[in-house]
Amino acid sequence: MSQFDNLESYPPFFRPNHGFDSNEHSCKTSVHLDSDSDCLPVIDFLCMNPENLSEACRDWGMFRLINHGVPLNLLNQLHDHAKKLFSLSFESKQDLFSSSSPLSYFWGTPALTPSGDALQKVSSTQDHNWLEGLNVSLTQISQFKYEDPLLESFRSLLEEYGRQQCRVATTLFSTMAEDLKLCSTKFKSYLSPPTGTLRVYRYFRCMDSDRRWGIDVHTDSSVISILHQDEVQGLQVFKDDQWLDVKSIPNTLIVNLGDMAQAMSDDKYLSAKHRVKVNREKERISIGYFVFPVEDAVIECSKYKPFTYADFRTEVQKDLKTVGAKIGLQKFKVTQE
Ligand SMILES: O=C(O)CCC(=O)C(=O)O
Ligand SMILES: [Fe+2]
Repeated sequence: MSQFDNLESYPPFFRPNHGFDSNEHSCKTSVHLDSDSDCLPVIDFLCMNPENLSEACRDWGMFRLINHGVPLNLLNQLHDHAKKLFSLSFESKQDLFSSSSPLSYFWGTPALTPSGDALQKVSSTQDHNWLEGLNVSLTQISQFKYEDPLLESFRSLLEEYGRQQCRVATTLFSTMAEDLKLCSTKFKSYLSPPTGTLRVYRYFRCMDSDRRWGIDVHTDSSVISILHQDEVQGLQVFKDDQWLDVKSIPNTLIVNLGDMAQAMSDDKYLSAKHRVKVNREKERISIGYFVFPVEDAVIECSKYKPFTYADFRTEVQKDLKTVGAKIGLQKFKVTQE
């Protein structure tokens, strides 16, 4: 077990001798995996072609962004800091990132309450996702200072990264809004920069890669999510009845549209179904940025009953607690009673 040299940094549940790392394999439901090609559409942020962007949003709901202007140095530093912080002992992470701090620590599920605590107190091992993470409210971290130098430099890197991602998301959304012919009131309320949130994830190594997920299949609730992944591959997108690996290509970002974008486009755009595989040998770090509509802005379109993002979030949280899964947009369709 020499490859597990940092075991004390794992929550006890994920340590190999816990009993859930068996090498027995059970077959996952049949999946067609195309592992060496990545035909994700590529959008050049510097010379954006609105038709290409529109097509990517309609056909995929996910694309790769190049020439995004986020400094490479910032990305590298963020990943280095994240690695250092995640390698602290599990107990220190719990102490350092309490739910009263603007960086809150969670593990085992990416589903959180609005205040950043893990939502499901999952009892079955089947439900655990093989990850831990830090949830970052960008408005809160900009009003905070840490005394610890490592934490303070991480905080200021996150703040800068949040600014960069806000720039990228706002520019992309203005091109999308033109494509969708959204009026200026809708444009302003449908994407709200102060709702911007970051998630820094570490996916654990897992010997039982046939049965466990980094994050199991889902769509994001956001308008736009922007992801930066390290060199370890794991993300997959569902397209034309197939799961496709999303390649790790240095200095590119992965943009995916969430449920709010699908609703405000009246189903013209797709909220991409995606998931994250676990890796047997390597840990994986990714950083996601998520931006939402103004909480109480009414989203109006022909395919869904008028609803606000706050209504949507309440339903999602309720379903996760009661049914154990997100039902999402389906609940707001006009055809449903
Ligand atoms: O880490 C990743 O690659 C994806 C994360 C994700 O899908 C999410 O946070 O919703
Ligand atoms: Fe996601």
